Parts: sequence; structure tokens; C-alpha cells
Amino acid sequence: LKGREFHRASRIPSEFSEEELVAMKEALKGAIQIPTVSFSHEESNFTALAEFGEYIHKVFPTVFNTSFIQHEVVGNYSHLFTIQGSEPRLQPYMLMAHFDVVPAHEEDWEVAPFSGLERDGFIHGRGTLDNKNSVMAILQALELLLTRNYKPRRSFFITLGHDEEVSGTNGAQKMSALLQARGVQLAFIVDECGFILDGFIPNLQKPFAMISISEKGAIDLMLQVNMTPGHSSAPPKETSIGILSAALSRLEQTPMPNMFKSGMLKTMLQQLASEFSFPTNIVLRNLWLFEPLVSRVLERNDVTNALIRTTTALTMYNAGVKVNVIPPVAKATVNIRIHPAQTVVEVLELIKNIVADDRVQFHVLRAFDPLPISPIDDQALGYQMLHQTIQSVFPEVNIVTPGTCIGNTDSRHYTNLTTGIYLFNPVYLQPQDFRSIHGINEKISVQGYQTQVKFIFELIQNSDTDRKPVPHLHEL
Ligand SMILES: CCCCCCCC/C=C\CCCCCCCC(=O)N[C@@H](Cc1ccccc1)C(=O)O
Ligand SMILES: [Zn+2]
Ligand SMILES: [Zn+2]
Repeated sequence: LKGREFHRASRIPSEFSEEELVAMKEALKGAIQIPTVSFSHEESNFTALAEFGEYIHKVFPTVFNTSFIQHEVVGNYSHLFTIQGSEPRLQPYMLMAHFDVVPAHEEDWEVAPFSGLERDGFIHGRGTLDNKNSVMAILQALELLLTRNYKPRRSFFITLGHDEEVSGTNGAQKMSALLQARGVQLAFIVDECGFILDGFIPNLQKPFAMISISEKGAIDLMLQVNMTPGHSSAPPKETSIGILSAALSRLEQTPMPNMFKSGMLKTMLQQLASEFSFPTNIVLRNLWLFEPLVSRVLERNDVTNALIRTTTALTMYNAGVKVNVIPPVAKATVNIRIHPAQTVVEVLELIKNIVADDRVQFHVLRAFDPLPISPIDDQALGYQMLHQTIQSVFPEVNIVTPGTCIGNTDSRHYTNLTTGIYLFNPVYLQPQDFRSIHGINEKISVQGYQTQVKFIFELIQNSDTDRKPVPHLHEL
């Protein structure tokens, strides 16, 4: 693609009045104030989820009153928008986000998590990065385009999930099934998880954009040991608690194989090589020689370690009924995140070999493979659209690199509709911001949010290009 340019005949400039900029941030603050918390599969703040639906109606009236936009509520609370383009021959695409949030323990926060308070140029609160910023920015950009009489050439969908934080089975999964039943196939999808990363790599001063093109798989595995109960005054040599604890300790102490060789982080570091000074630049340019050294360094940091291997986190433990009773049963749940170069079956085999104790039973509660790797070549419309939009909206960012999402997003429910799943939040992220996601003091800068709106405003227009993606098969 020459210069990665895809211009349409008449472009609406991404310039907003002072009044519009104020309205934008106020709309986000209002969204943060609705405590749309997902606690578990069974437990969510359903009142807040419903209120959020009313709220978006109120702040984005044009979106809901435009003849070529169809709005549907799916799974009681999720929102599906179909925006009909003028040229049906262009394959549609989809913008995704979710408006449920994880709980916030108010006492730990500097600013009340559902206040949406603006302080020192930042909007504070749960969901400002994950992921009400995207929900609001998508609708806001569309609202602003519509008020400038925009009509897309390429159709697109917007899906806003209400249960991403508890697996997406009532929202994303149902919206995906509905679109599939309608015969929809998508050119690409854009969802959360990539960022413009700033300060994640020591000695790299420049920020770079990471578009995740795959995401890790997962297994929730319950391990259980049953033993005969009895009086604690004459204990057996081994108890269910002891056997299970030893098995868990083996799991924690035995890292899964290092997959640096076959992962995206290697590509990323090679792409970044010229940004480092001597000798790091030489090391990264010659990974054929320095790979063992580099991968050892990457293992020391929790985030880079998660990018190079399957991880095993011991997350729940339950055992014992009374202080003087030998426990009949001990159970623990392990949350495993699978590297894109491995599968559920392979990882389960490794786990069983590490535990190597027939008294430990395995119960797979939930499992899914990593997402296939989406294409990034010149014909990959989604990647090229994001790349082009990053270049125009963030001219100071001159590196765009593919990456892997170490968490899971709702996008995995849409693999039946497209081979192009791109995870990118057009927002700067520093290590302390990363820790605030699901942590404390989550916030977004007002200017960062306004730039996110501008990004989507431009992305939607860029996507009106005539280019047709060439069918591409996934490869691992
Ligand atoms: C050298 C390069 C450094 C790269 C740094 C990478 C920085 C990572 C950037 C962003 C990561 C943000 C992750 C947020 C997306 C994950 C969303 C999420 O939390 N989803 C849940 C879904 C879930 C899973 C299981 C049960 C319920 C919900 C999750 O993954 O836990
Ligand atoms: Zn999220
Ligand atoms: Zn989340």
C-alpha cells in the first residue's frame, strides 16, 4: 500500500469546538458514575447495566435517531448497532467495547471510584481505561460524525458488551450468534487490549503502539484430593491438604516452556532494535545469537514473562471442615493462560506430568485455545487502518508493532465472523496505568480521552476505503 494512504473524496476534519470537547469529557464522567459492576456470572449490578442503556440514549441522541442506524438490545443489556453504509459491496467491520467493570474497593482509592471526578487534567474512576473510555469514545465519535452529516460508505457494527468481565457469554456470545445467523462476515474487528506503550521497556525512551493480533487461551482447572476423614489426634502421614499443596507447589515452581522463539515479543523487539543505543541494538538485531540471554532477561519481569510462556496462577483454595478433623477433601483452582503457540490439550498434558500424582483429580471448569494470529500484511485491512490512523493521530509515535494480549477479551466470541481481530485502545499507557486496570486509581487524561475520540472519528472515515481485504488463512 503506497504510503498506507486511504483517502475518501470528502473528508470531515477531526476538529472539535470547545463546547464539543467539554461535552465529550462530561459524557465520560457521567458514564463512570454508573456502577456497572460485574461481580460473578450470577451477580452483576443489573440496575446499573439498565441505567447505562438509558444514559447512552440521552447523551448520544443522533446515534439513536438516525435512519440508517439500527439499535438492538441483546442478552437484556448489551447493545448492537448496525450502521448501514451506502456501498453494500464493501465488507463491513466492527468496533467493540464493554461497559461492565470489575469491583472497586473504595477505601483503597485516592478518588472515589464511581465519582468520575476531574482532577489535575484527569478523569478518575473504574472503567476510565477498561473500558468505558472505548464505549463512550466510539459512540461520541459516531455522534459527532452524524451531526456533520456523515454517511458511511462501508457498513459497520458496534457491539457494547455488558458482561466481558465475567466471560461475555450473555453479551458478546449472543451478539456473535445473532450476527452469524444473519450471515454476517466481517473484514475486521477492533477491540480493547493494545495500547501506546510508554516506559515498559528499560532504556527505550520512545513510546510505541502495540496492536495485539492474538490473545492467550485459558484454562480454569480445579484440582481435588479426597482422603478418608478421621480424628486429628492420630493423623495419617499425608492429608488431602498436604497432597494438594505439594502438587500446587510443583505447579508454581515449574515454569511452562519458554516460547520466546515462536512468539510476538521477538518480532516486537526486532522491530524496536534500532531505537536502542549500543549495545542493546546489536543484541536485538542478532537474536539468533543472543536469544538465550534476552529470553532470560524477559523471564525476570512478570509482564514480559507472561508474553513468552503459558502462566499458571494459583487463585483459589478450599479445604477443611473443623480444626480437629482430618479434611476429607481439598480443592484448588488454577488459572492458566496459554501462550499462542500452545493449545489446551498440550498444556493439560504438561500440567498432569508436573503434578504426577494419581491422587490428584483434575476438573476442567473452562478452557479455550489462544486466538488465531490475525494477518498484518499489506492486504490486512484492519491492521492497515489502525496503522494509518495511528500515524495521523499520533505523529510522534513512529513504531507500530504487533503484540499479544495476555488477558482475554470479548473478541474471542467473534472468531466465527472474521480472521482479522485487532486489539488496540488508542490511549497512552505507562506501567502505573497498567497496574490500575483492575487495580486502584484508574484514570484517563482528559486530553487522552479527547484524542481517543478523534482517533475513532478518523478510523471510521479511513475505513470507508475501497480496498478489499484478500481472504487470508490463519497461521500459528
Ligand atoms: C515489552 C512489551 C511490554 C508489553 C506490555 C504489555 C502491556 C499490557 C497491556 C495491556 C494489557 C491490558 C489487559 C486488559 C485486557 C484484559 C481484559 C480482562 O481483564 N479480561 C478478563 C476476562 C475474564 C477472564 C476470565 C474470567 C472472567 C473474565 C481476564 O482476562 O481475566
Ligand atoms: Zn476490558
Ligand atoms: Zn477488565
